[in-house]
Amino acid sequence: MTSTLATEPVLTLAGLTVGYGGVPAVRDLDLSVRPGEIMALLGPNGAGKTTTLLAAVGALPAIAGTVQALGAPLDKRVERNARRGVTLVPDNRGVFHKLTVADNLRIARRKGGTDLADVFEYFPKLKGMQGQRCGNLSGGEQQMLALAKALLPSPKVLLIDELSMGLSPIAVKDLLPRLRLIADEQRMAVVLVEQHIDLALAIADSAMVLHHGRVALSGSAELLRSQRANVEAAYFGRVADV
Ligand SMILES: Nc1ncnc2c1ncn2[C@@H]1O[C@H](COP(=O)(O)OP(=O)(O)OP(=O)(O)O)[C@@H](O)[C@H]1O
Repeated sequence: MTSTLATEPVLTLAGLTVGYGGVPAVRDLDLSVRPGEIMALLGPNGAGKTTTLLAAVGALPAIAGTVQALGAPLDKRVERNARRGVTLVPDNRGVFHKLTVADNLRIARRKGGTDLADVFEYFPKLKGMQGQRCGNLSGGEQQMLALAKALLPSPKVLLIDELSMGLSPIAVKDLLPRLRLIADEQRMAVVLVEQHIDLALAIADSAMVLHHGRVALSGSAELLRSQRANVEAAYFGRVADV
């Protein structure tokens, strides 16, 4: 029998309003992800995607509503939430440019985390680059390293802000299916902020479009793939009933 626990959400935002200096940037948001689920979080610039991720990792306090991760409310300290398995890959990639690939990976390792060998299975190219300075890597290679670093502590929930920022479409096409494989094999829940709508919907299980800090459209990725024009309309806050 399948354990019901395995299908419980590992991250739940309920009625979440969050922002800056008491001014909401995201209002009344409901979102949940389960183990192995990838949710694509979409929307135009300024829609509130990063704000949502920051709240989900504990970096921004809720003005209203709640954030529950792994069965308990989030801690106020990001580091504690990371230790519990809620990790953010920021849009600046979070890699140390002056250090080598090996040193970057060493810093990210924790006792009892994922084996380096397993991480190299997902990103074999990195194995041969361990002596190289991170600043000399291409954007795609740096992004692989950022993901590899995030995987080492064995997160249960990975929040990824624009994995494809600055990457060529070919590099994104290479990276996103790897993320799908990792989520499946590690039973890791992923919230993926992404500007490549079709590539994100192709690997996601569920999706949500934010517009002006509110949910304009949400549903299974399959549904949103079948309503592609409506996804685009949601970017402008014009969702049709279908
Ligand atoms: N530090 C901040 N102080 C005040 N307002 C902020 C701050 N960061 C973001 N905002 C505002 O909050 C709103 C949501 O911003 P957010 O960065 O979450 O959007 P986004 O969807 O991630 O956009 P993008 O795709 O451009 O990264 C915007 O109106 C933005 O100006």
